[in-house]
Amino acid sequence: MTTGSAVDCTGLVYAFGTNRAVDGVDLSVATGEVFGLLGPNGAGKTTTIRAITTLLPVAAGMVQVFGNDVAREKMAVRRLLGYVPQALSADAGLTGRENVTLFARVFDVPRRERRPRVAAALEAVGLTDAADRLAKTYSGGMIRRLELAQALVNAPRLLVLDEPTIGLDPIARTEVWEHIGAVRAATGMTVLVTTHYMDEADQYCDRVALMHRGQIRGLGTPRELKDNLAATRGDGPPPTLEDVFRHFAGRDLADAHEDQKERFSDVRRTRRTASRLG
Ligand SMILES: Nc1ncnc2c1ncn2[C@@H]1O[C@H](COP(=O)(O)OP(=O)(O)OP(=O)(O)O)[C@@H](O)[C@H]1O
Repeated sequence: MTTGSAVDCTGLVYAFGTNRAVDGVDLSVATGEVFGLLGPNGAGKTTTIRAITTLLPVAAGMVQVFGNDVAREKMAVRRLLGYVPQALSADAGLTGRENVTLFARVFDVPRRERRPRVAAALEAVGLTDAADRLAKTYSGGMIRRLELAQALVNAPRLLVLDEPTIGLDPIARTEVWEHIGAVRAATGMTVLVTTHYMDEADQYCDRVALMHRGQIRGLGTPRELKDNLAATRGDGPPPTLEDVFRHFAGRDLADAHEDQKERFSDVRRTRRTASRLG
C-alpha cells in the first residue's frame, strides 16, 4: 500500500428535499486499500458514492479524489474512476466482448489499444472463454463480473462498486471478491465498495466505515472495531462486525430496516433480473 489519500470527504452533505441522505460525512480512503462503506438500505451509501463519482453535485462540504476537487475538476476525476452501479449496466443483446468494447469507446480508450485492453479486462474477471457469447446467456455472477470488466477497461486508479454481490449465490459472491482482489493486487488500484453484507466486509475489506442515517458511526479495520467492542463488553462470545454495527447504530437500526423494507425488495428484484438473464 502506498501513502496518500485516494478519496477525502470533509463535511459532505446531500439532501433530497428535507431528507439529509448524507449528513456531514468525513471519510478518507488510503491509496491501495479496499475500503467498505457499510450500512443498511437507506443509510446514505449510494448517495455518498454518487457524490464521490461526480454523479451528484456536492451540496456542502468538500470531496477530493487523488487531490482533485470533484466539484471543480469533474473530468479529471472521471478519468481516474471505474464505477459499477447497483443497477444492471450490461446489455443482454451484446456479447461480453461487445459490452466491454462499448465502455472502452465511452471512456475514449485509444482505438489501437482497445482490443488488447478489452481482452485484458475480460481475462481479469475470468470471462475469456465466454467473451463471444451473448450476455443474456450469462449467469448473475458472470454478469456482475462483466460489469466489473466494463469498469476495469478504463484502467481506473479508483474502482467504486455499489453492492457488487447483491442477489448472488455464495459461490458467485466469492468469485466476484476474488477477481476484485486479484486485480487490486496486480494494479495497486484503490477499491471503494458499499455493502450491507457485514460478513463480506469483514473478510475482504482493509477498513470499513459504518454508516447509518446519513452519518458515519464507526470507522476502522474490522479487527479493531471488533476488538474495541470486545474490550467494552468483557467476557462473552467474540463480537462480529454485525454486533459492532448494532452497538453503533443503537435501537434505531430495527426502525431503519422497517422503513426500508419496500426499497430492499425493489433492489432484490433488480438483481434477480440480472440472474434471469442467465
Ligand atoms: N433519487 C432520490 N430521491 C429522493 N430520495 C432519495 C433518492 N435516492 C435516495 N434517496 C433517499 O436518501 C436516503 C439514502 O439513500 P441511499 O440510496 O443513499 O442509501 P443506501 O445506503 O445506498 O441504500 P440502498 O442500498 O438501498 O441504495 C434514503 O432515505 C433514500 O430514500
